[in-house]
Amino acid sequence: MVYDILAVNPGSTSTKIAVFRNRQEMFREDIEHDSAFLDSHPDIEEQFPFRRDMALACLEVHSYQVEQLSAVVGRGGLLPPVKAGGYTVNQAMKDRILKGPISPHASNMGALIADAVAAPLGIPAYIYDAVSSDEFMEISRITGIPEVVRQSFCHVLNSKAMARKAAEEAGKSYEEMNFLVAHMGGGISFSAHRHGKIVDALSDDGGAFSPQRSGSVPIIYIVDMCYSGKYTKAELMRKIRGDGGLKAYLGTYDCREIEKMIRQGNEKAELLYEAQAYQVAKGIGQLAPALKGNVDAIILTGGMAHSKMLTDWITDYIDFLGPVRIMPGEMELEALAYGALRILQGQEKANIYRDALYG
Ligand SMILES: Nc1ncnc2c1ncn2[C@@H]1O[C@H](COP(=O)(O)OP(=O)(O)O)[C@@H](O)[C@H]1O
Ligand SMILES: CCCC(=O)OP(=O)(O)O
Repeated sequence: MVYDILAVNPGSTSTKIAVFRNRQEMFREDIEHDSAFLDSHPDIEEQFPFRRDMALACLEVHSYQVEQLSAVVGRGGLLPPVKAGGYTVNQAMKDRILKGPISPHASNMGALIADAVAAPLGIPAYIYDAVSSDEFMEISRITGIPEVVRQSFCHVLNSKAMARKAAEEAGKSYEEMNFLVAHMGGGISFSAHRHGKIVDALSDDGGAFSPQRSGSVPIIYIVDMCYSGKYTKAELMRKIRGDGGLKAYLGTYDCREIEKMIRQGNEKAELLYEAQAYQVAKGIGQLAPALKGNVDAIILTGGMAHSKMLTDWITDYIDFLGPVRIMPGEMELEALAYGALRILQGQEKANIYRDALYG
């Protein structure tokens, strides 16, 4: 049986789409959005129809007839804890995303765009391996403040996709192996994969700083900043996501520019870039106990894994824990499409989203 699947991955400044025929990619587009438009239309209700229309326009450019589609699958966002795997987009999920409460993130639009394209065609809309997929051990959730529960947020989609690929290349199944994964993109997250489940993770604000995010910082200083009268909440949030990390020090989040600075003798840039590597190594080390030393591979992935300078530093700090696999870039569109295909082929069942507020 042949299935055409549209995969949609909304990011902070772009929407990536691809059409797959079973596992064969037919075409893909990385639709860069005008940041002035995004900044002037921060509201998700305004943004997602715009991104939907841009995705549909791309299909037209490729003379693709949407009526050929069997399903649409979007990246799952920061919903309340869900299972890993696929979910059918339903009204409760859309209500949670549009009415909240929900942490703001571009990935939240994946479900809305998928539904907006699929519904008129009478085909299913799914999300797959959402950012808030939760396979944690109970001890992973505990923090030192009872009111604060550590949630499972990480780059689930790409981290699992790369771990599955590494297992396949080793001639084994994902469920047979143990991985520590560092996804190094605009945000950096870490995940410990034990026999097919992410049993612990550090989200983009729970571990290393990144090219544009603060990562975890000593909380006492944050409390002082909150009550200093110097910053609004929005300004502090920008320091945590968007204007933090390397960008805060060097004015850029582009690692290629930073490497150029280093080659030109910029010692500050070199110190900061090695600190970036060291923090990634520390994040991996922090999760290692979840696997109790049984590490089949440490996977470095995401856009920053293209940087040999960075990955050499990280490997030097961390390869005492296990073999390091460099798997640059991301396979999020493939992971979305392959997951939807497994559902369409009956190899997996799509979960039904239930919500405490919306039924
Ligand atoms: N070839 C490369 N060399 C070094 N850094 C790179 C390269 N390609 C991308 N990056 C860096 O990776 C980061 C973006 O990674 P990516 O996974 O594309 O992020 P996102 O999808 O979260 O925007 C940026 O900091 C960018 O500078
Ligand atoms: C860890 C949360 C997911 C995230 O940060 O995704 P992006 O790096 O794509 O923004």
